[in-house]
Amino acid sequence: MTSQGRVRLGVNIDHVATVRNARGSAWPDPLRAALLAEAAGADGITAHLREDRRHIRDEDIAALMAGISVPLNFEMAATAEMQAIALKHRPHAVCLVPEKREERTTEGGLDVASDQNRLADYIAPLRAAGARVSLFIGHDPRQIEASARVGAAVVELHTGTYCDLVADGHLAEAAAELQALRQGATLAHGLGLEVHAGHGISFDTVAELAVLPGVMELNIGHFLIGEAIFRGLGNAIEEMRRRMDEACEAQA
Ligand SMILES: CC(=O)[C@@H](O)[C@H](O)COP(=O)(O)O
Ligand SMILES: NCC(=O)COP(=O)(O)O
Repeated sequence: MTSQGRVRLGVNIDHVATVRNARGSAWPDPLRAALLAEAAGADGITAHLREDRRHIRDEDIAALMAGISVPLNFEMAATAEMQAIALKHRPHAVCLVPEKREERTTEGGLDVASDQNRLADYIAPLRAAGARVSLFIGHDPRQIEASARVGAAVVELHTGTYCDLVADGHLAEAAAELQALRQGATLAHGLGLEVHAGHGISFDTVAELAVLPGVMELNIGHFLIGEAIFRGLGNAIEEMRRRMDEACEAQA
């Protein structure tokens, strides 16, 4: 929990851009969604500028930087092109994410342990520019320890496997995965890293993830944008916020 006594909710608006791009039109507008998310209580906006620009585009990042009042968490691959874009816009936070062109969505965490020297060099100018650098990783202790060594301030634990197991009804495996996430969060927190979590989170999984040890922020996108079709984006965000607060209060 944060010093304000609640876990922050970052709303990822990537898939508003997915719908826009499907028709090659100007709408729905990701900035409008971000402003609506802000009005509904989002503590931050997350946007992932993929190398293939399949959803968010360069001009969306510029529009978000100019238009929103809450912090922008800029997700990107650890490439030279993306570093230059981040240094140009200077978002509040940069989250480094592994990317494969052929994947449907982010399949796993960053392999920090195998790339420590390069990542330490890569992160340094981003930190110097004032960005809170986060690494999107799995719960493997080797990756968490390496994240602390390379100078990240934050790790965002990939919750996709847990969320898929819950959605598919594999509850015993889901419980084991949740336990591994808890252990990873405890280790990261103990190493002085700020703990975030994200990917695939829905109304069914948010309560357990909002009370991971030391967790300060959840980033949630795809489910909220889908749910917005049925109940509106503001209402979907408010309901997610309510479930997070309820879980945190029940644990206190
Ligand atoms: C890193 C992460 O979890 C999000 O950025 C997510 O990946 C966005 O959606 P896509 O994976 O569908 O691009
Ligand atoms: N970093 C995770 C994120 O921003 C949202 O992921 P998803 O909810 O769209 O799967």
